Amino acid sequence: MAKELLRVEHIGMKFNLSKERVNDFREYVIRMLKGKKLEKDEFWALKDINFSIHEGERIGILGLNGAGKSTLLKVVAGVFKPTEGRVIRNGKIVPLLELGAGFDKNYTGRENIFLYGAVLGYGRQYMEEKYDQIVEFSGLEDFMDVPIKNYSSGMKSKLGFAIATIAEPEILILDEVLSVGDGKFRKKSEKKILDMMQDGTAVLFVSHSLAQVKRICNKAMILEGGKMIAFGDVDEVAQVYAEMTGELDELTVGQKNLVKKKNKKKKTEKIKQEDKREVMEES
Ligand SMILES: Nc1ncnc2c1ncn2[C@@H]1O[C@H](COP(=O)(O)OP(=O)(O)OP(=O)(O)O)[C@@H](O)[C@H]1O
Repeated sequence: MAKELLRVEHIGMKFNLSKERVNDFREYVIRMLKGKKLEKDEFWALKDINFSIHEGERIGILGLNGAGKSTLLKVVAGVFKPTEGRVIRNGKIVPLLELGAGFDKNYTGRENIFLYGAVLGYGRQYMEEKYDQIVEFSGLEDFMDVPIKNYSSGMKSKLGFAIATIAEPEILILDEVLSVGDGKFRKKSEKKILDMMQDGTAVLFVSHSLAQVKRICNKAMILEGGKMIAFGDVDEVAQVYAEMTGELDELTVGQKNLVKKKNKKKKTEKIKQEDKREVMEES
């Protein structure tokens, strides 16, 4: 049986949302001195999430804006400590969440490669061996001696992705990172991820592109309002999601026909129910 690399048990994540706005720190201190605490609302971004990832599994996470996708990835990666439940990790995780977020803007591209490498747990010698490969992948050969503050956001993301490609994770966590950079870079990074998957790397992947999820993943889940409402085979879950969002363009002809058939059945049932109600009202 395939090795279980990660298990998520009854995860819940609560945020405190301030109901009132405080414009600056001075106003905050005055309120505290007056003994006026800010009113806070509790908000559960995730509630009772359970699943596991085994070797060779690539799970897509689907959901509308604010459904809790990024929060779930951050909990799995250990960025957030969950309010409830636990994450059991049995494999090396490399998260590609906010690419380039760890860069120091005053250092050059070259210096940041070594810095970022250290964050990923790699020493100077290993990074020196991998340096040319990283620069080549990023396509930023001419900008290595330029401080990061002069990079565009696309350039930062490219460099962040290029550094992460040297890692050899058992689980790769991807949050929308395959939509960074220009079309050429996007294709190249998707190919790189597919190559890593050939080597057996498991993937947890958030994307708003249903087509991309179907290309990369073999399983998927749907989050809605912080709850997992579907989990299973990627084609089946993608079909449910397409129905929810009306993204039928992304489906194959066969899948579209299936959805149309289902919708027709629903419509007929609705008409039948309305007819029945009218008859009952008349009598
Ligand atoms: N640090 C935080 N403090 C308070 N609320 C937060 C925090 N991070 C996320 N949230 C809230 O949690 C909910 C889920 O956010 P999350 O970013 O996980 O959604 P998402 O599904 O990734 O959305 P999107 O598709 O827009 O990226 C949102 O309502 C968001 O406002």
